[in-house]
Amino acid sequence: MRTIAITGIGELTTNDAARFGGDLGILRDAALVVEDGRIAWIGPTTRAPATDRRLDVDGRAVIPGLVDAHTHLVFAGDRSQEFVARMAGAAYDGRGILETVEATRAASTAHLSTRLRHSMAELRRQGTTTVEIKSGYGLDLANETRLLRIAGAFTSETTFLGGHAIPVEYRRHRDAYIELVSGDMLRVCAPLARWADVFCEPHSPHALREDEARLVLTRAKDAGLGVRVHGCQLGEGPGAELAVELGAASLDHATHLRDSDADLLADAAPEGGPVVTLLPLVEFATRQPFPDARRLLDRGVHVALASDCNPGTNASSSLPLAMALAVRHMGMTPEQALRGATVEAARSLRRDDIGRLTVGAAADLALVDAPSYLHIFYRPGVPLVSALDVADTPGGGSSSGTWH
Ligand SMILES: N=CN[C@@H](CCC(=O)O)C(=O)O
Ligand SMILES: [Zn+2]
Repeated sequence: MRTIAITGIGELTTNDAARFGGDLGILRDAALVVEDGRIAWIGPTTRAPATDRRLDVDGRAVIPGLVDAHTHLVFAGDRSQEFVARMAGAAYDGRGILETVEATRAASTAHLSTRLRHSMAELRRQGTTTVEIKSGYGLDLANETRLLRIAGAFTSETTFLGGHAIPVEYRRHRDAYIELVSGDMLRVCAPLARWADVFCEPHSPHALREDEARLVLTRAKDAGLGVRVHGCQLGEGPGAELAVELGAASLDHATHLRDSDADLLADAAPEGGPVVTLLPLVEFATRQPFPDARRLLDRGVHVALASDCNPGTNASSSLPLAMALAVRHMGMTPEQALRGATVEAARSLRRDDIGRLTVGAAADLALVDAPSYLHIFYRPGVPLVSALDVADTPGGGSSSGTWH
């Protein structure tokens, strides 16, 4: 059995408030012992037990590995011109999804896998150690299964998003596509996915309508999948009501929520209702208004943060930047933003084994090249956060890191 002590941690955020107090369970001048990839001990550096190896981080901060619970990382093509057009005033309406579908269908599996491998390394370099990945750029049976298989090689958090948009070949036969997604496509994709998601958006002619979204998600639940909803992204709509009605784990985007939606989500929160996953990089890259996180937090709604890295509405994979935007523009405190990208994101995936550092848990760590996690907000855009691969320290093992 190999043990390593990580010592000299200036500020260790555990999210274990019960043991260490405060909102974040912070311990200063801390050390942490890792045994076979699991945390075996947490305490002051001065009392760290003898170990086989020692890594001193010289006063830097350590936080739980970040959890990105909303990404669309399996795709081909490039929509940078669409971004440029938006910056010149064009509105986002979801049409670009179909452009990515065309490019993705035409791409080889090797190309898609290589791109995804690069994206995953990019995420780790920014501190993300758990990633949810959606399909949704295949929109036919063969390609949706292909994308889920590719994603499944990198994460257990795979999401079937056949209900992302109505593909061009079904434009005049929407009902037939909905029947396919909620029938044969779901049947073959369900074993490859943990979740199902839909883009329910009355303000986009390409996205699913409320009744279509309800049918797809109801059948997905019957097939044993957990459900998530893209809702209220482009304007007010039925997304929040649908998420609550179907017991979704998460309502994502929530850019345009009515007070009645916020009240509904608040009423559902004590019974394990949907976490609201806000995606500030999307508002940043589409020039939409930032949602008011405070309005939700004050009502007791659980709020998570994710990147929504995708080729259209946001191509940045930086969860630290999303966190900084949430504090600057959405009324979150730094504590709430850090929790949003760790324990609350874990909650949106219905997991309690990630997003916190406790004895017995996996050593799922991120290093902040600064004395405090506060520098994530204080110095936005600076690459301070990275996954800490304990096995990679001198004398250690693999370089690919561990996904949780
Ligand atoms: N809105 C729906 N889906 C993605 C965007 C997909 C795209 O434009 O390619 C999102 O989460 O924003
Ligand atoms: Zn999305």
